[in-house]
Amino acid sequence: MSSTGHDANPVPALARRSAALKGRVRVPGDKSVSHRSLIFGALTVGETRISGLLEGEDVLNTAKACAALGATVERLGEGEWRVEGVGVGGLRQPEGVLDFGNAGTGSRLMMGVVAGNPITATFDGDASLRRRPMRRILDPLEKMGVQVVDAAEGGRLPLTLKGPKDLVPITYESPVASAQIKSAVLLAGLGAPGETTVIEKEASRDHTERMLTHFGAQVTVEPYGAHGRKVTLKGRPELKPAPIRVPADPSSAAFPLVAALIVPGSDVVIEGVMTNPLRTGLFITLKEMGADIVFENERVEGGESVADIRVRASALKGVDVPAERAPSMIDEYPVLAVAASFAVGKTRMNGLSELRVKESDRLAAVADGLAAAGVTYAIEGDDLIVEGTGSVPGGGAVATHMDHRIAMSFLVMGLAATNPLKVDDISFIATSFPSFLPQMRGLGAVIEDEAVAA
Ligand SMILES: O=C(O)C1=C[C@@H](OP(=O)(O)O)[C@@H](O)[C@H](O)C1
Ligand SMILES: C=C(OP(=O)(O)O)C(=O)O
Repeated sequence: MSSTGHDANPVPALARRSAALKGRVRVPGDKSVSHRSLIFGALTVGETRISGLLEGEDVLNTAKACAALGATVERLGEGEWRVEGVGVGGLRQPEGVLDFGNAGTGSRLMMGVVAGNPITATFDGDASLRRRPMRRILDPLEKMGVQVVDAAEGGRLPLTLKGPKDLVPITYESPVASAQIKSAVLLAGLGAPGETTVIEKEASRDHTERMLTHFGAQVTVEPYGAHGRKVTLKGRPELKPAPIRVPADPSSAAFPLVAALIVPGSDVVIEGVMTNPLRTGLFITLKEMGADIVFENERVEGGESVADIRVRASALKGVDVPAERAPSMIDEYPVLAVAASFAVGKTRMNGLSELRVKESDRLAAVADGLAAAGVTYAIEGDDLIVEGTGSVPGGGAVATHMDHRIAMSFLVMGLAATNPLKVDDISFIATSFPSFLPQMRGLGAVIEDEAVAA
């Protein structure tokens, strides 16, 4: 049984063609910022207060891991948490296995944290996480002196790491644009002397860099090539507690946003959404497709730019999505494929190899879901092409493969498809967006639970 208890029976649901979606919604806090808030709180001596934390299963597993490593982690109210940290290098040896459930981010960032401490820890997760590549994290950490005491086939979970007494700083050129790889190396670098540098050929989300600065570490970020960055951290800083206000997650906002675009007559405002430029590739793409999306009340909250996003139902046209945009929308391709299905014309999404190693093989899962809904598509290498005709037949059943974003994307599709669309398991939505069903229904979405769908 994994920590999230999902070995239980799947929970199917059915999404039906809905009347115009109306109203205002604030989706939960950003998952990336939430993981990092807990982690940096644990690495800081003193009390860190966090407001707006995402209370999804992925983040709650990170909270448990921080406590197992010696921090005091306490929930004060809805989204309100306090962390009493133990400082960089001050973690204690955990007693049991650190189980991260479905979460790539939590498990991989915490490997970097453990690397920076002379302790041994065992990492595990659910069947989805056990399928995902971890050598991409172990390779740089081994260069820093970390010992992989044990691991499953191919360096996968469950695995045991031992942090060395003297960690070695490195300059690491990441083979893929991955904030999880970058962050794991930087988090390990906190425990190393000298400077640790990560180079990425395309810039991935920069929440770790921003938060390192927020907590008083010395970080420099320089451009690298046409689209990349070189991030350098001075090791062994004395981090200082700093309050954190987590903005709403753009990757969760994507679902009510696309739903409002495709359900005729819809007019919805999604409040307080983080608009960090390294997270807004979907919004740029949808605007290129003709989407009526307006950023209102733009401001800065907790060091991140945010806006209230007003979305009205729109006639969409197919576009070409350049591969270099992928890191800024890497989690949004499933729901973009849904929008593209309702557009008129071809949408080509280029360079999607990283989708193969998310909670599911998202390229295959999206393709199968499109086929089940009667949408014409093609996969050419790492590119996904969707032939939109302005409407979607629907009427099929979609396999989610333990992937929350596959579940939410195809429930959104069902809200505007001609015939209802069934999704085989919505239980993993709780990993990132536990309030998805009530909040979508509050806008007018017709989504029926297992009692009806089965
Ligand atoms: O660092 C993070 O918080 C995340 C990075 C992304 O992964 P990669 O950057 O490894 O592609 C993304 O898929 C994940 O949902 C969250
Ligand atoms: C890939 C995702 O998260 P993780 O890598 O943390 O499982 C996601 O949220 O889409």
